[in-house]
Amino acid sequence: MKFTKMEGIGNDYIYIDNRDHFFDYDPAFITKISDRHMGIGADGLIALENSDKYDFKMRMFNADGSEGQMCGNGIRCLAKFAYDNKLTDKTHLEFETKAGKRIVDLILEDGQVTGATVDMGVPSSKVKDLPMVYDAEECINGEFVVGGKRYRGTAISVGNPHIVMFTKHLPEDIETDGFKIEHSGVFPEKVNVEFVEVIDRNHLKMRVWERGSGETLACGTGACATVYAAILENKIDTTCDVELLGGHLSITYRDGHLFMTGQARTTFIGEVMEENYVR
Ligand SMILES: N[C@H](CCC[C@H](N)C(=O)O)C(=O)O
Repeated sequence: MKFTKMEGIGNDYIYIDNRDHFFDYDPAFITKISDRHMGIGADGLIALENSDKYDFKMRMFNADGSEGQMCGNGIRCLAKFAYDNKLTDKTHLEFETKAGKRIVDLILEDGQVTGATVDMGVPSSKVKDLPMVYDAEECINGEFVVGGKRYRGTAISVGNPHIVMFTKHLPEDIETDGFKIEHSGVFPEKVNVEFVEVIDRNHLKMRVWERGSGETLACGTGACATVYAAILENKIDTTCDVELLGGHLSITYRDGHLFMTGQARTTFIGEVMEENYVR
């Protein structure tokens, strides 16, 4: 199986052209090739498919083989993948995703795609959209309990579920709380967990514990959910620089939509050897 390895500010995935549906998205196989020692090593796998409604369809899978509805860093790279492989000559691309339609505008410098701006759609603060088990319609700076410990956060959906927790300073360890919250019954479809420090009204700093992948260097949907949560809590203005471990994203909230701009890069091209197909 031929693949292209790409990263968006350090959030790295295995990319394949699966328009002919040769790959069956077996979760165990995705986990195996995502392993950073026994496989290629990645935060998961992202596939390009045909769409009868838009230019292309995106399917995204976390490192544990679970399918996510949307991937912000991933869709920038997938649009670059399609353009670089001459599957399109358009720089304005519409994708079908499990979160709905997403629009990508490629950024070219000296003829090379270096990044993209994505319309990440309309965010929701309704807990039913995550889903989250909570005794009110919204959880905005709300309290919830996991494993006997009280947490305070804001639940946002950008097509996939996020719980955004603002802290005075970013914690050293996000794995303990991140893992517990991800797998708690409070979020029946699990959840992505964001730990956020407000630097000023145009600058956030954050770390992310991703559903199905653990801590990643960056999370595009997580950064977008965080910006919307910060706006709802009047912590920032409507344009913000989000600093993640792997780099920066520029996010703007306009006309009810979130727009995200960030880098996209191809690191290498390779082939998975046949003997690895053994289940
Ligand atoms: N772990 C996420 C999917 C990947 C999102 C992230 N990598 C991004 O850039 O948006 C989920 O299961 O909802």
